Amino acid sequence: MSALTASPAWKALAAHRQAMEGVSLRDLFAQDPGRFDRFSVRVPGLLLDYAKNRVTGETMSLLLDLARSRDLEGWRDRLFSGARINTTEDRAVLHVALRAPKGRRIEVDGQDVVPDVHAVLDRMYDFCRRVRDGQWLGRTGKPITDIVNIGIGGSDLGPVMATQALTPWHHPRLRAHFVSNVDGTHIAEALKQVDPETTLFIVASKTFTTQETLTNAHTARSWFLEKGGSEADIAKHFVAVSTNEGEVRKFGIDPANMFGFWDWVGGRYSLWSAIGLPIALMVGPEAFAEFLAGGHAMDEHFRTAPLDRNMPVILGLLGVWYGNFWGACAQAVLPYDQYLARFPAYLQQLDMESNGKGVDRDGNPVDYATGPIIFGEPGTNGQHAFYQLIHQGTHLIPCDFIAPVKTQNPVGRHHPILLSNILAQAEALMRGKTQDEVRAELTSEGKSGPALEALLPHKVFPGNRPTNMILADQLDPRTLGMLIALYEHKVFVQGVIWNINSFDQWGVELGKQLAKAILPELEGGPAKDHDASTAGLVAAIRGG
Ligand SMILES: O=P(O)(O)OC[C@H]1O[C@H](O)[C@H](O)[C@@H](O)[C@@H]1O
Repeated sequence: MSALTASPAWKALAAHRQAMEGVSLRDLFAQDPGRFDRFSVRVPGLLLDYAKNRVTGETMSLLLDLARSRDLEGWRDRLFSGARINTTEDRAVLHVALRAPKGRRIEVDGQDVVPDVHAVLDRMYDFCRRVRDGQWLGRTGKPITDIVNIGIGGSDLGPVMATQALTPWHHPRLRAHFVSNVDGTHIAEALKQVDPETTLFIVASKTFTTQETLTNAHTARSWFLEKGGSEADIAKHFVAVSTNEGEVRKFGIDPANMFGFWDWVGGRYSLWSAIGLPIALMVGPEAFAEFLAGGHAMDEHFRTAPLDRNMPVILGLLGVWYGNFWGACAQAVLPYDQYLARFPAYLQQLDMESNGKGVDRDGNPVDYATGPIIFGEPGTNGQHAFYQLIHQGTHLIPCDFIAPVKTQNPVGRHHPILLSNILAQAEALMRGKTQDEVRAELTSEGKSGPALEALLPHKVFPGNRPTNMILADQLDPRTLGMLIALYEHKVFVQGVIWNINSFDQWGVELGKQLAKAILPELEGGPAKDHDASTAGLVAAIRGG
């Protein structure tokens, strides 16, 4: 037994879970009209309602006991103080420093990093202004019209998601494109849409060694040269975002056109750094600064709010409750805002790459579930696709619903219709529909006898399905920053409870290693020793 599952706090929760068997949310609401007030938290700009969870006051206090027994507050202090909590890579974890205001001191090895952060931001903002104002000119003297970000993983998903989320703030002359997949189709289709004389490529890679990104970047470079650009013109059309100046130079980008960041920024936590350059170019320095300020506001909330009023702590603990005590292995994230269409995909990396771990910080196998499978689609599309399983299937899938109270596009009745759907889904999942209710409904529709009885079980909704509701006043740079930081800290809280390193990602390495060995075989090299399946597939691709 691990220290976690043997702990009194864990055992108390396990016993409480048994006592909660059969307790229905309907009853909890009926018994307590103050449930919303008790189980909701506001920070300016965001409201979290977690009243539709299988929790009582006792549940929350036992979960908070668990958090305290894992020294959550101590770990939170270590995070913010620049301690090297990413032990397997011997790194600090300081994405919070990327959104710290000027004058705040955050140290790594005794050195304040906040001035460095702001020095890069100032350079980025200066560059953005020149591109946006039309002063930065392409090789033939025309202003930039298209930005192509070439990156993958953390160097793609965050920028894609946030750029899309902030569409109403986009500069009218600029269009953003994102190329991530090594599938040549991705870059080929992007290049079809842009003019080499007015396109700016951002090669974004923390390591600057990522195969996909370098392959795409070389293809973009060759295309640029084929279309009449010279080596000397590259400086006008290619910039790099990286921590690796040597590799940037080798690629042929002048370090003067490079925006740096630091090894204490994890890839999936990097959209606040220079990796956010495409966002800043599209929305402008002022809006990007607001986005950072939103992230910082959530940091301050996480750092200072009491645990029982602390949004990331509450979300994290609820996830532990369902994952470890109710057997839920998935978590749906359902943004009811088309601008947040890529939020679930972004969260997949943030959460699954951070907490998809099977050994604890000391390398011992864990005897409890860790991070869930994250999935989701923007509402209402998901309703017409996979919600069936959430309502009536055999798996317990806690859902996070996210929506803005005020829309950026008040077109006709669209927004009230959208919001009526999000509220209805959460209500339906909580209430369900009993046999008696279905029977009454079918009877009122004129059905009776065996026909009614045959249909009845199919129309019953068990209900009692847990949901969180996160309402933003509106989706703007600030609330977007808050929302992202909320989930970052939620993931951190869970990592602390599970005693895992949420900041490494060794699980992505093996596939990369084997692909390197297989590539020469697909390009005509000698066949190597594989299992029969892989060897058969290699032969099939080679036409053997
Ligand atoms: O930014 P890069 O160094 O190119 O890394 C891009 C991505 O690839 C890696 O395999 C990691 O799994 C990700 O965490 C990272 O974001």
